[in-house]
Amino acid sequence: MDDLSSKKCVPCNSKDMQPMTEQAANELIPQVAGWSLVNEGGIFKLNRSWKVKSFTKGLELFKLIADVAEAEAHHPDLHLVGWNNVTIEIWTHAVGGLTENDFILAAKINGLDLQHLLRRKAAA
Ligand SMILES: C[C@H](O)[C@H](O)[C@H]1CNC2=NC(N)=NC(=O)C2=N1
Repeated sequence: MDDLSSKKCVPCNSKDMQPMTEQAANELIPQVAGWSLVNEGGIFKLNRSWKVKSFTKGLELFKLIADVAEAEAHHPDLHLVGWNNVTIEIWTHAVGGLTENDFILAAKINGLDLQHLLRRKAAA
């Protein structure tokens, strides 16, 4: 099985790009530990939440993720709510659903060392 985190995202502007099926997404999800598949109004997305130590640690987390996103030219939706709850959603806007790019980005985010930013309790 190819390691998703060693792959590169491809540009999302190709006319032939299609969202993957729910079944294909369910087959890939075990490769991105901690991420859930969610269906928001018919659009499948990857979703993961963390509790951070402080508001500014949340912004630091965003910056680490932003650096990965910029390197891949593939960008997540960032949420920081209730001062210490970070949720990241990943989907491919151009196709209105999931592509392998989303799983690659999630796998690369999973490769970041975030421990110093997270609350010790319920840091998952
Ligand atoms: C050409 C380039 O890949 C596109 O403009 C990218 C930029 N980042 C993106 N990120 C995400 N998540 N979805 C997109 O469709 C998208 N489009």
